[in-house]
Amino acid sequence: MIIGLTGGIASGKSTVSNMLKDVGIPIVDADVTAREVVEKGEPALGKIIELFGTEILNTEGSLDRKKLGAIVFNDEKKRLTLNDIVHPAIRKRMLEKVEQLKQLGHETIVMDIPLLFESKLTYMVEKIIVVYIDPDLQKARLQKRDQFSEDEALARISAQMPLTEKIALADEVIHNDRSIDETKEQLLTILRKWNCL
Ligand SMILES: CC(C)(COP(=O)(O)OP(=O)(O)OC[C@H]1O[C@@H](n2cnc3c(N)ncnc32)[C@H](O)[C@@H]1O)[C@@H](O)C(=O)NCCC(=O)NCCS
Ligand SMILES: Nc1ncnc2c1ncn2[C@@H]1O[C@H](COP(=O)(O)OP(=O)(O)OP(=O)(O)O)[C@@H](O)[C@H]1O
Repeated sequence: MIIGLTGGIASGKSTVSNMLKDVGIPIVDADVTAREVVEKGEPALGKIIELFGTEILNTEGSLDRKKLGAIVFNDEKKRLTLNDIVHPAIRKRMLEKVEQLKQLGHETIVMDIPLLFESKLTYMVEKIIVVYIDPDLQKARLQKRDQFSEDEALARISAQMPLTEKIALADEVIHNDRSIDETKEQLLTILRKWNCL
């Protein structure tokens, strides 16, 4: 079974995906893949430079993620342009990773994709888990984790579909506003229900 794990920025997807790794379920992570496809020498990085200029590079010639983030999370048109450049390469590489894991005999594979709904990628997965927290807690955790101002946090949150809309589209919801142990218990209950343990 291919499970899609999604949620909003800082809602707790990585926290949940670490728990999945602990029980031996492999993860194909969109954020990790998104970093791979813009490494030095990758075609997508060349296209980003063409569009955003060499000023989005750091002194070593690799992508300055902070600088590009400051641009695209404050300009929807530029964010959608960036998505058009990198998303096809991310999708292709993620599907390759899933194939490799299937070849290795894994029966349950989780795809951790923050933009699963926004990018209409639900066809890639059979079941969907949404990791939910309320908007105030999401803003607070994001600010704390990434040392963002309130405006920086809100710019990133508003670049995504509201979490309240995502839970309506989920097969299962994990409420991650309590302790880590309670989050793990909810995850294990879902995995048992789906016979993935
Ligand atoms: C703009 C970039 C360089 C900023 O890098 P940075 O290291 O600061 O953030 P990181 O990549 O770790 O993303 C953190 C979170 O931001 C959110 N996010 C990232 N990109 C986007 C996007 N295009 N739209 C909405 N939310 C996004 C996700 O929830 C993600 O988990 C980077 O996010 C990027 O290249 N984004 C485009 C690729 C993409 O869509 N990635 C998301 C997974 S497909
Ligand atoms: N149940 C919890 N209680 C307290 N803090 C938590 C809990 N779950 C996660 N956190 C913290 O909240 C922050 C966001 O969690 P995490 O990094 O797992 O989110 P994410 O959804 O993977 O974020 P992103 O979309 O940016 O990759 C982290 O600092 C994490 O340690």
